[in-house]
Amino acid sequence: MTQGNPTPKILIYGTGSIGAACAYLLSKSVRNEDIVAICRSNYEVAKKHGLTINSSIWGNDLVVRPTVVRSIEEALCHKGSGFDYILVATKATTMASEDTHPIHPAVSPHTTIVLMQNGIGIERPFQRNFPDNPIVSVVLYTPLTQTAPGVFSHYFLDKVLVGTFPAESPASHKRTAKKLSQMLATGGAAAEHHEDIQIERWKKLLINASENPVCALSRLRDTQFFRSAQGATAFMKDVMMEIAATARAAGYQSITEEVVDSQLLVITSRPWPGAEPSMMNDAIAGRQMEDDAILGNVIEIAREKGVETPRLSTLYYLIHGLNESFRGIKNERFE
Ligand SMILES: NC(=O)C1=CN([C@@H]2O[C@H](COP(=O)(O)OP(=O)(O)OC[C@H]3O[C@@H](n4cnc5c(N)ncnc54)[C@H](OP(=O)(O)O)[C@@H]3O)[C@@H](O)[C@H]2O)C=CC1
Ligand SMILES: CC(C)(CO)C(=O)C(=O)O
Repeated sequence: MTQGNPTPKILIYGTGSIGAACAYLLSKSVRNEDIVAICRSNYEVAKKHGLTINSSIWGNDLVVRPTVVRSIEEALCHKGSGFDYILVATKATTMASEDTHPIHPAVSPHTTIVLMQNGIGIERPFQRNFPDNPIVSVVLYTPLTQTAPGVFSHYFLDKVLVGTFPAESPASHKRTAKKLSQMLATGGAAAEHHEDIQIERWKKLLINASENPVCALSRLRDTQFFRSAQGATAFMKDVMMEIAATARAAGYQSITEEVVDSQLLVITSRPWPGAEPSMMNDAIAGRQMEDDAILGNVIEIAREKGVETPRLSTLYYLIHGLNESFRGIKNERFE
């Protein structure tokens, strides 16, 4: 990247695992002063030493030094003529009740809002809040975990799929999505633009709504779970088939059993001990898990469409119940 040339201005809201990976990828085409990262529990380390990524694909000890701030208010001091992209990389844990979103003061008429979160139906509250802004939805196959404040490990895959919400968006919105995809690819990700990203969201959900709760509840990484009992893999497929049936009832006919099998192959072929899904990471730390974004919204769609989801519903109620038990517990993960 040529220093001195104007580059897009980017705000990262929530610099955990995915926020840090995006800061790294975008730093190859955007100047550090134009990447503003809002950090919370890892603020001190990020400010002093930057964000460090150890990746089995991109390399070890990769340090990126975005402009680190503590809050939206502080980020506004670096806004210049406005942010071109705001990447929302927090967990989608409070989406259902969001009437206004904390990023509001940082959004200008030309800002593209980019949702980096897992789940289905996550875009609607943003569309309600920001009806005139381009909304870009991103599906990430990039297992990452924060192993110490500001230090992240990344392994197995770096596929990042990008598209507008809704699929039928103005050409200018499509252009902004394509530009983001190109920047992520320049950074080293296997990034692709998709005309209808919702198809990809449903495909990814086959993995997240099955293995995330299973690993969170069993406290086993995915490969460890698959090897824990005969029938564990068949159980995972049964859960995935319920998600696929819901997707088809919602109009996504391409989510067939063949797609289920290929997604199952992705998660069953990981070397020992396998991936630690983000929901498992939250469960171990006693943090709120994305119960509604990843599970609740699916069973609601299934109920509306008359699809039976007994296994998925069981997983939802157990994860939701675990969330309730965590409420009031202090975040002690780095203490
Ligand atoms: N990790 C993974 O492998 C993958 C994750 N995803 C999805 O990406 C999304 C992000 O996940 P991930 O990066 O793992 O999550 P993390 O928990 O690692 O990161 C979330 C970050 O948001 C910060 N945050 C939360 N609320 C606020 C707030 N109000 N103000 C400022 N910062 C805030 C957290 O700060 P603090 O540390 O203080 O809590 C944390 O740094 C999720 O939807 C997840 O499902 C998708 C693909 C892969
Ligand atoms: C690791 C992966 C890709 C699959 O579970 C993920 O999306 C997550 O951790 O939420």
